[in-house]
Amino acid sequence: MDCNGYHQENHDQNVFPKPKVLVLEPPPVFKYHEDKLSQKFHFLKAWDSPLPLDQFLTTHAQSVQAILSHGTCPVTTSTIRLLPSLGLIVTTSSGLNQIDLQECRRRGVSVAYAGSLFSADVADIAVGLLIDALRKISAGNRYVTQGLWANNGDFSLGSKLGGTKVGIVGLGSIGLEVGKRLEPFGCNILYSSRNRKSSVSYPYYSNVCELAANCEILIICCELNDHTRHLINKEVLLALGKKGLIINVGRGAIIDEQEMVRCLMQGEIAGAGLDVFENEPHVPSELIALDNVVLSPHRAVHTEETLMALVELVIGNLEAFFSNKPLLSPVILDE
Ligand SMILES: O=CC(=O)O
Repeated sequence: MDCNGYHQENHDQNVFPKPKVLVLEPPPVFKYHEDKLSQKFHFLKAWDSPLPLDQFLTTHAQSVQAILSHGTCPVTTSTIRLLPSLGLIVTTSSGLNQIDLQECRRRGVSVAYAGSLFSADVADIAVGLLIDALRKISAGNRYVTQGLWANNGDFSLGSKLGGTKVGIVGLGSIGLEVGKRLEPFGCNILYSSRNRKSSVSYPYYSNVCELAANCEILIICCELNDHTRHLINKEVLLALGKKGLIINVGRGAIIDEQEMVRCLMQGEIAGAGLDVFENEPHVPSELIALDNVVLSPHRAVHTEETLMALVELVIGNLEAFFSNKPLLSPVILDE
């Protein structure tokens, strides 16, 4: 072991030392595939070191060329600035809000991400949360398992999915997959997005509030950025209305969570299905107590199958970087 608690590689391995990759926090993919990744790369695990982060980064500053990151692991300006040799950040997420992309652009650091790898899985969960909230599947499960059915036999009615107007906020690859799944249920799809999409005939709303006023269900599929933070505010929620349902598989902070909790508690909207939250893994206790809310622990993106594909993508991107080849899934860092 060296002074940071790492196993020294033996002499033979040092002939062709594995490329070093910094990991700030353990990514979910480590839990299942760390062995596979470790066969190829030597991971410098910041969270495992007794050193404070800055000191750890300074210690490895010259040797770190790549970072492996994930959806809830911030890669900040100060981290990037402490690593003069950094050339690549690979994140296992599709979302990029946790990485200081401006600093990457300024410094010429490339970024690789999961792209649309998870879109189908996320869309499945969006539809699952929607049907659950609408038809009260989890609430019904609690009703049965808590013995209430046997005691009084009355359980409130859910609402029909077919014929509803569903507003998709963000018609990127996830939003499109959600639309594809809901059309055969007989839903009428409407959407808002940065731009109108020529590939679909769904009615387009440039204003989210107008979209909310014209639908019964709002599904949040967009990315989190400066324009979408708290995009779903009190005005939008009130426009959605008392029969309205909100589903979020984007990022927690796209919705003003406090306002949503207030609207749910006061019956200003009918219910919610949420995979993401503003301060994960902390979920407001009011949401936990509500029977008309379905909760999921930010797992829409991960299935066993996509994690397998993800690990290959991570390896492919790191190998491409270390052998000066084009990245498999680069993020285009606009000027
Ligand atoms: O939420 C997870 C992701 O952005 O991939």
